[in-house]
Amino acid sequence: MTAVLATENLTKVYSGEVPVTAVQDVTITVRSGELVALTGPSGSGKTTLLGLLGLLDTPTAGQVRVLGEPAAGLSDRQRTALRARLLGFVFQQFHLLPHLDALGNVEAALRYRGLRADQRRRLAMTALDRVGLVHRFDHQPARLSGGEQQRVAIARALVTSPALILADEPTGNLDTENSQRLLALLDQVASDGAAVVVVTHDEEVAARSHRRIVMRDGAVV
Ligand SMILES: Nc1ncnc2c1ncn2[C@@H]1O[C@H](COP(=O)(O)OP(=O)(O)OP(=O)(O)O)[C@@H](O)[C@H]1O
Repeated sequence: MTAVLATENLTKVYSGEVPVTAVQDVTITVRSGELVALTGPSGSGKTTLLGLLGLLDTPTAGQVRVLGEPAAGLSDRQRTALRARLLGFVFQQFHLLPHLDALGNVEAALRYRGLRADQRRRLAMTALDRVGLVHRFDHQPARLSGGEQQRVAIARALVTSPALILADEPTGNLDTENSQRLLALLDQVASDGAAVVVVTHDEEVAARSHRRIVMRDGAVV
């Protein structure tokens, strides 16, 4: 299987009076079709690592490659373009646009793809359907529950069919039924060929993953 994501000796040091090494010497590979759980105690560096993998943050040392393309040396604009082309990101704080309804938020991920408005709409409705939210398509985030907002964020991450999906605690706001549904969906997305990395404290999510990466004190153990 193709390596969708590969890191080499990835390190992140937060500078300050007392510098914090949040990620230390992490070398991992995630392949197409894999659903990987990233676990470890609070403060072990999971969110920092996810930010580096998602090209949201730059490492102090080491390298990230997405589908073989090295992220180092790219300009901010090139990095944003690479992210838009290859990555879907589900943030812990969903980062939905408050003035757009659910459909608009999902469609926003399809901007600049050269699609017609009706094509964008159809894809966005299909993604909302996959997370069980078609009936809320015209609701703005303020009129959605926390779990529904989370599902909109997931639909937005999936709508572009990205090669790599990164999710930070995606079941954090979901009840058991919706957690199960999301897990089945992530499993499906991985079987369709994506690489999926999920930061989780949820034992059920970790148990359903194909592989675990466990962190302690910034390093993979
Ligand atoms: N912006 C920052 N500046 C300085 N230190 C930071 C910053 N962000 C995180 N840290 C520190 O880096 C370490 C790793 O934090 P990180 O948030 O990556 O851990 P985590 O495993 O995701 O934790 P949690 O499970 O609690 O979300 C912690 O010691 C944290 O205090």
